[in-house]
Amino acid sequence: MANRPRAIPNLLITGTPGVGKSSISKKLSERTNFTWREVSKLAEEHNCLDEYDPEYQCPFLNEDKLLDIMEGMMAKGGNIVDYHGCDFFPERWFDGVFVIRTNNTTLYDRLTARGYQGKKLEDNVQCEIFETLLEEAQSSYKPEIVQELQNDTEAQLQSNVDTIVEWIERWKEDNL
Ligand SMILES: Nc1ncnc2c1ncn2[C@@H]1O[C@H](COP(=O)(O)OP(=O)(O)OP(=O)(O)O)[C@@H](O)[C@H]1O
Repeated sequence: MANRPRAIPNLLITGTPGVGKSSISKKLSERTNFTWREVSKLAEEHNCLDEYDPEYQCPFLNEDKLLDIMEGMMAKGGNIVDYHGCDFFPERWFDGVFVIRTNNTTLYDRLTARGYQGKKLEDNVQCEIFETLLEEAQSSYKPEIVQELQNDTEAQLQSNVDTIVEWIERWKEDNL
C-alpha cells in the first residue's frame, strides 16, 4: 500500500441513470473537501459531445477528448467522479468504485417523473434489472475496490453517504 500515488483517494460513483449518483455525490462533496466531477457536465462544458444518437436520444461522448481533459484533475486525488458508465476510464484513476443500485419499480417511478418514456425508459430500467453497470464495474476494476450500495430511500441515501465518508477515512489511515 505504501507506494500509492495519491495522499487522498479518487472515487467513482456509477450506476444506471436515476439511481441517485448525483444526490450521493453532492452530499459527499458537502461533507468532505472532495471535488464532485459530473462527467456529463464536464463533457458539455469542454465540447466532448459529438453528434446526436437518435436511438438513445442522447449525444455520443468523445471519450478520448474527455479523458485528456480529466487526466490533470485526477492526479492529486480528492475527486468524486459521477457517471453512468465506467469501462472507459483508466483503472489507475480510482481507489474506490461505488455502484449505486435502486429497485426496479422505484427507478421506474423516478425516471417517469423525469419525463423519460418509451425506449429510453425501458432501456434504463432493463439496464438496472440486468445489473449492467455492476458487471461493467466488476470487469473493469479489481473486485476488492468495487462496492454496491442500495439507494431506494432517503434513509439509505444518508447511510450511503456515511458509508463512503467512513471508507475515505479508512483509506487515509491505511495509506499514511
Ligand atoms: N435515496 C433516495 N431516496 C429517494 N429519492 C432519491 C434517492 N436518491 C435519489 N433520489 C431522487 O431520484 C432522482 C434521481 O437522482 P439523481 O439525479 O441523483 O440520479 P443520478 O443517478 O445522478 O441520475 P443521472 O445518471 O441521470 O444523472 C432525483 O429526483 C433524486 O432526488
